[in-house]
Amino acid sequence: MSKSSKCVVIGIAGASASGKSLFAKSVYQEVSDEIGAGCISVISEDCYYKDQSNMSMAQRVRTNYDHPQSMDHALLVEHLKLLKSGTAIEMPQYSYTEHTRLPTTKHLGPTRVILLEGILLFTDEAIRSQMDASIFMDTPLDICLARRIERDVRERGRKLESVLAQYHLTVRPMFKQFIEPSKQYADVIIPRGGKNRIAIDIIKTRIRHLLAQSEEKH
Ligand SMILES: Nc1ncnc2c1ncn2[C@@H]1O[C@H](COP(=O)(O)OP(=O)(O)O)[C@@H](O)[C@H]1O
Ligand SMILES: Nc1ccn([C@@H]2O[C@H](COP(=O)(O)O)[C@@H](O)[C@H]2O)c(=O)n1
Repeated sequence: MSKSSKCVVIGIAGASASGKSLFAKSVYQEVSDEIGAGCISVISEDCYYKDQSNMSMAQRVRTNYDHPQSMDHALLVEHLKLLKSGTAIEMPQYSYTEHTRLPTTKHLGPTRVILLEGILLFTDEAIRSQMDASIFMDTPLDICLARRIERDVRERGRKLESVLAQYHLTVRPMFKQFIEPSKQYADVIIPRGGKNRIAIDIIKTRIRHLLAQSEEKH
Protein backbone atom coordinates (compact mmCIF):
# COMPACT_ATOMS: atom_id res chain seq x y z
CA MET A 1 0.00 0.00 0.00
CA SER A 2 1.42 3.42 -0.91
CA LYS A 3 1.63 6.08 1.84
CA SER A 4 -0.98 8.21 0.02
CA SER A 5 -3.68 5.57 -0.60
CA LYS A 6 -6.57 5.39 1.83
CA CYS A 7 -7.05 2.45 4.16
CA VAL A 8 -10.62 1.25 4.70
CA VAL A 9 -11.47 0.28 8.30
CA ILE A 10 -14.54 -1.88 9.01
CA GLY A 11 -15.48 -2.17 12.71
CA ILE A 12 -17.27 -5.33 13.91
CA ALA A 13 -18.66 -5.30 17.47
CA GLY A 14 -21.17 -7.34 19.48
CA ALA A 15 -21.36 -9.67 22.46
CA SER A 16 -18.66 -12.20 23.25
CA ALA A 17 -19.16 -15.28 21.01
CA SER A 18 -21.69 -13.45 18.84
CA GLY A 19 -19.69 -14.44 15.74
CA LYS A 20 -17.43 -11.39 15.23
CA SER A 21 -14.26 -13.41 14.54
CA LEU A 22 -16.02 -15.88 12.28
CA PHE A 23 -17.65 -13.06 10.32
CA ALA A 24 -14.29 -11.23 10.00
CA LYS A 25 -12.60 -14.48 8.91
CA SER A 26 -15.21 -15.13 6.21
CA VAL A 27 -14.97 -11.56 4.85
CA TYR A 28 -11.15 -11.74 5.06
CA GLN A 29 -10.96 -14.95 3.04
CA GLU A 30 -13.35 -13.79 0.33
CA VAL A 31 -11.88 -10.27 -0.01
CA SER A 32 -8.35 -11.77 -0.03
CA ASP A 33 -9.34 -13.85 -3.04
CA GLU A 34 -10.36 -10.65 -4.85
CA ILE A 35 -7.64 -8.14 -3.91
CA GLY A 36 -4.82 -10.35 -2.57
CA ALA A 37 -4.03 -11.64 0.92
CA GLY A 38 -1.46 -8.90 1.55
CA CYS A 39 -4.10 -6.20 1.03
CA ILE A 40 -6.41 -7.00 3.94
CA SER A 41 -5.80 -7.69 7.64
CA VAL A 42 -7.81 -8.55 10.75
CA ILE A 43 -7.13 -6.84 14.07
CA SER A 44 -8.74 -8.17 17.24
CA GLU A 45 -9.42 -5.73 20.06
CA ASP A 46 -8.49 -8.60 22.43
CA CYS A 47 -4.82 -8.07 21.47
CA TYR A 48 -5.16 -4.66 23.13
CA TYR A 49 -6.16 -5.84 26.60
CA LYS A 50 -3.88 -4.00 29.03
CA ASP A 51 -0.61 -5.69 29.84
CA GLN A 52 -0.89 -7.36 33.26
CA SER A 53 2.52 -9.05 33.37
CA ASN A 54 3.38 -7.11 36.55
CA MET A 55 0.35 -8.58 38.38
CA SER A 56 0.03 -11.94 40.15
CA MET A 57 -2.21 -14.63 38.63
CA ALA A 58 -4.59 -14.21 41.59
CA GLN A 59 -4.96 -10.50 40.72
CA ARG A 60 -5.30 -11.20 36.97
CA VAL A 61 -8.25 -13.57 37.38
CA ARG A 62 -10.08 -10.83 39.29
CA THR A 63 -9.90 -8.35 36.37
CA ASN A 64 -13.20 -7.43 34.73
CA TYR A 65 -12.36 -8.21 31.08
CA ASP A 66 -15.69 -6.88 29.84
CA HIS A 67 -15.20 -3.33 31.15
CA PRO A 68 -13.77 -0.64 28.81
CA GLN A 69 -11.02 0.09 31.36
CA SER A 70 -9.51 -3.37 30.77
CA MET A 71 -8.54 -2.25 27.25
CA ASP A 72 -5.57 -0.20 26.07
CA HIS A 73 -7.69 1.67 23.52
CA ALA A 74 -5.12 4.50 23.31
CA LEU A 75 -2.56 2.04 21.87
CA LEU A 76 -5.16 0.63 19.48
CA VAL A 77 -5.99 4.12 18.15
CA GLU A 78 -2.27 4.93 17.82
CA HIS A 79 -1.74 1.71 15.83
CA LEU A 80 -4.72 2.37 13.55
CA LYS A 81 -3.39 5.86 12.81
CA LEU A 82 0.09 4.47 12.05
CA LEU A 83 -1.30 1.81 9.69
CA LYS A 84 -3.42 4.42 7.93
CA SER A 85 -0.36 6.60 7.46
CA GLY A 86 1.43 3.65 5.79
CA THR A 87 3.58 2.63 8.77
CA ALA A 88 3.90 -0.95 10.05
CA ILE A 89 3.13 -1.76 13.71
CA GLU A 90 4.18 -4.34 16.30
CA MET A 91 0.78 -5.71 17.31
CA PRO A 92 0.56 -7.11 20.86
CA GLN A 93 -0.33 -10.80 21.20
CA TYR A 94 -2.63 -11.98 23.97
CA SER A 95 -2.88 -15.12 26.12
CA TYR A 96 -6.31 -16.02 27.53
CA THR A 97 -4.69 -18.60 29.80
CA GLU A 98 -2.07 -16.21 31.23
CA HIS A 99 -4.54 -13.26 31.17
CA THR A 100 -1.88 -10.94 29.81
CA ARG A 101 0.11 -10.00 26.72
CA LEU A 102 2.69 -12.41 25.40
CA PRO A 103 6.31 -11.19 25.33
CA THR A 104 6.23 -11.48 21.52
CA THR A 105 4.49 -9.13 19.06
CA LYS A 106 3.26 -9.62 15.48
CA HIS A 107 4.71 -7.38 12.79
CA LEU A 108 1.77 -6.00 10.80
CA GLY A 109 2.26 -3.91 7.68
CA PRO A 110 -0.28 -1.42 6.31
CA THR A 111 -3.09 -2.91 4.19
CA ARG A 112 -5.86 -1.42 2.03
CA VAL A 113 -8.55 -2.94 4.26
CA ILE A 114 -8.56 -3.53 8.03
CA LEU A 115 -11.29 -5.64 9.66
CA LEU A 116 -11.32 -4.58 13.32
CA GLU A 117 -13.31 -6.82 15.66
CA GLY A 118 -14.03 -6.61 19.39
CA ILE A 119 -16.70 -6.35 22.08
CA LEU A 120 -16.06 -2.76 23.26
CA LEU A 121 -14.97 -0.99 20.07
CA PHE A 122 -18.08 1.17 19.68
CA THR A 123 -17.93 2.44 23.28
CA ASP A 124 -14.94 4.64 22.40
CA GLU A 125 -15.41 7.71 20.20
CA ALA A 126 -11.71 7.80 19.28
CA ILE A 127 -11.99 4.28 17.83
CA ARG A 128 -15.35 4.92 16.14
CA SER A 129 -13.87 7.91 14.36
CA GLN A 130 -11.27 5.62 12.72
CA MET A 131 -13.99 3.46 11.07
CA ASP A 132 -15.45 3.76 7.58
CA ALA A 133 -18.30 1.38 8.38
CA SER A 134 -19.54 -0.26 11.58
CA ILE A 135 -21.29 -3.60 12.03
CA PHE A 136 -22.98 -5.01 15.15
CA MET A 137 -23.46 -8.77 15.47
CA ASP A 138 -26.92 -9.06 17.04
CA THR A 139 -26.90 -12.68 18.19
CA PRO A 140 -29.23 -13.64 21.10
CA LEU A 141 -27.34 -13.86 24.41
CA ASP A 142 -28.40 -17.45 25.14
CA ILE A 143 -26.83 -18.56 21.84
CA CYS A 144 -23.69 -16.52 22.63
CA LEU A 145 -23.44 -18.20 26.04
CA ALA A 146 -23.78 -21.71 24.57
CA ARG A 147 -21.08 -20.91 21.98
CA ARG A 148 -18.83 -19.28 24.56
CA ILE A 149 -18.99 -22.31 26.87
CA GLU A 150 -17.94 -24.63 24.04
CA ARG A 151 -15.21 -22.28 22.77
CA ASP A 152 -13.74 -21.31 26.16
CA VAL A 153 -13.55 -24.94 27.33
CA ARG A 154 -12.12 -26.13 23.99
CA GLU A 155 -9.79 -23.21 23.13
CA ARG A 156 -9.19 -21.00 26.16
CA GLY A 157 -8.45 -23.61 28.85
CA ARG A 158 -11.53 -22.86 30.97
CA LYS A 159 -13.82 -25.03 33.12
CA LEU A 160 -17.60 -24.92 32.70
CA GLU A 161 -18.02 -23.58 36.28
CA SER A 162 -15.60 -20.68 35.69
CA VAL A 163 -17.23 -19.73 32.35
CA LEU A 164 -20.65 -19.61 34.04
CA ALA A 165 -19.40 -17.70 37.09
CA GLN A 166 -17.66 -15.10 34.90
CA TYR A 167 -20.77 -14.84 32.72
CA HIS A 168 -22.99 -13.92 35.68
CA LEU A 169 -20.41 -11.69 37.40
CA THR A 170 -19.16 -9.56 34.48
CA VAL A 171 -19.92 -10.77 30.92
CA ARG A 172 -23.70 -10.32 30.98
CA PRO A 173 -23.82 -7.17 33.21
CA MET A 174 -21.13 -5.41 31.12
CA PHE A 175 -22.92 -6.40 27.91
CA LYS A 176 -26.06 -4.70 29.26
CA GLN A 177 -24.17 -1.63 30.53
CA PHE A 178 -21.71 -0.98 27.69
CA ILE A 179 -21.96 -3.26 24.66
CA GLU A 180 -25.69 -3.38 23.94
CA PRO A 181 -26.07 0.44 24.19
CA SER A 182 -23.15 0.85 21.74
CA LYS A 183 -25.32 -0.81 19.05
CA GLN A 184 -26.66 2.70 18.37
CA TYR A 185 -23.37 3.49 16.59
CA ALA A 186 -23.66 0.63 14.08
CA ASP A 187 -24.37 1.28 10.41
CA VAL A 188 -25.52 -2.31 9.94
CA ILE A 189 -26.99 -4.74 12.50
CA ILE A 190 -26.47 -8.41 11.63
CA PRO A 191 -28.61 -11.25 13.02
CA ARG A 192 -27.68 -14.97 13.19
CA GLY A 193 -23.91 -14.67 13.67
CA GLY A 194 -20.82 -15.27 11.62
CA LYS A 195 -22.35 -17.35 8.84
CA ASN A 196 -24.94 -14.83 7.61
CA ARG A 197 -24.34 -15.10 3.85
CA ILE A 198 -26.29 -12.01 2.80
CA ALA A 199 -24.54 -9.87 5.43
CA ILE A 200 -21.11 -11.08 4.22
CA ASP A 201 -22.06 -10.14 0.64
CA ILE A 202 -23.32 -6.69 1.72
CA ILE A 203 -20.07 -5.91 3.55
CA LYS A 204 -17.98 -7.14 0.62
CA THR A 205 -19.93 -4.82 -1.71
CA ARG A 206 -19.37 -1.91 0.67
CA ILE A 207 -15.63 -2.64 0.85
CA ARG A 208 -15.42 -2.70 -2.96
CA HIS A 209 -17.27 0.62 -3.08
CA LEU A 210 -15.00 2.25 -0.46
CA LEU A 211 -11.87 0.98 -2.24
CA ALA A 212 -13.12 2.31 -5.60
CA GLN A 213 -13.89 5.69 -3.99
CA SER A 214 -10.40 5.90 -2.48
CA GLU A 215 -8.80 5.01 -5.84
CA GLU A 216 -10.77 7.80 -7.58
CA LYS A 217 -9.39 10.32 -5.05
CA HIS A 218 -5.75 9.29 -5.58
N1 LIG B 1 -23.66 -18.77 12.72
C1 LIG B 1 -22.95 -19.64 13.44
N2 LIG B 1 -23.29 -20.94 13.48
C2 LIG B 1 -22.60 -21.83 14.23
N3 LIG B 1 -21.52 -21.49 14.98
C3 LIG B 1 -21.13 -20.23 14.99
C4 LIG B 1 -21.82 -19.22 14.22
N4 LIG B 1 -21.19 -18.03 14.45
C5 LIG B 1 -20.17 -18.30 15.30
N5 LIG B 1 -20.13 -19.61 15.61
C6 LIG B 1 -19.19 -20.28 16.53
O1 LIG B 1 -19.35 -19.72 17.83
C7 LIG B 1 -18.10 -19.56 18.48
C8 LIG B 1 -17.88 -18.09 18.81
O2 LIG B 1 -17.78 -17.39 17.58
P1 LIG B 1 -16.66 -16.27 17.38
O3 LIG B 1 -16.69 -15.85 15.96
O4 LIG B 1 -15.36 -16.72 17.95
O5 LIG B 1 -17.29 -15.14 18.33
P2 LIG B 1 -16.70 -13.74 18.81
O6 LIG B 1 -15.53 -13.41 17.95
O7 LIG B 1 -17.85 -12.79 18.64
O8 LIG B 1 -16.35 -13.93 20.25
C9 LIG B 1 -17.03 -20.10 17.52
O9 LIG B 1 -16.74 -21.43 17.88
C10 LIG B 1 -17.72 -20.05 16.15
O10 LIG B 1 -17.23 -21.01 15.27
N1 LIG C 1 -8.04 -12.86 30.06
C1 LIG C 1 -9.25 -12.77 29.48
C2 LIG C 1 -9.53 -11.81 28.52
C3 LIG C 1 -10.78 -11.77 27.95
N2 LIG C 1 -11.74 -12.65 28.33
C4 LIG C 1 -13.08 -12.63 27.72
O1 LIG C 1 -12.98 -12.52 26.32
C5 LIG C 1 -14.17 -11.91 25.83
C6 LIG C 1 -13.86 -11.10 24.60
O2 LIG C 1 -13.39 -11.92 23.56
P1 LIG C 1 -14.41 -12.53 22.46
O3 LIG C 1 -13.47 -13.20 21.49
O4 LIG C 1 -15.31 -13.48 23.15
O5 LIG C 1 -15.16 -11.38 21.87
C7 LIG C 1 -14.72 -11.03 26.94
O6 LIG C 1 -16.09 -11.28 27.12
C8 LIG C 1 -13.91 -11.45 28.18
O7 LIG C 1 -14.73 -11.85 29.24
C9 LIG C 1 -11.44 -13.60 29.29
O8 LIG C 1 -12.32 -14.42 29.66
N3 LIG C 1 -10.20 -13.65 29.84
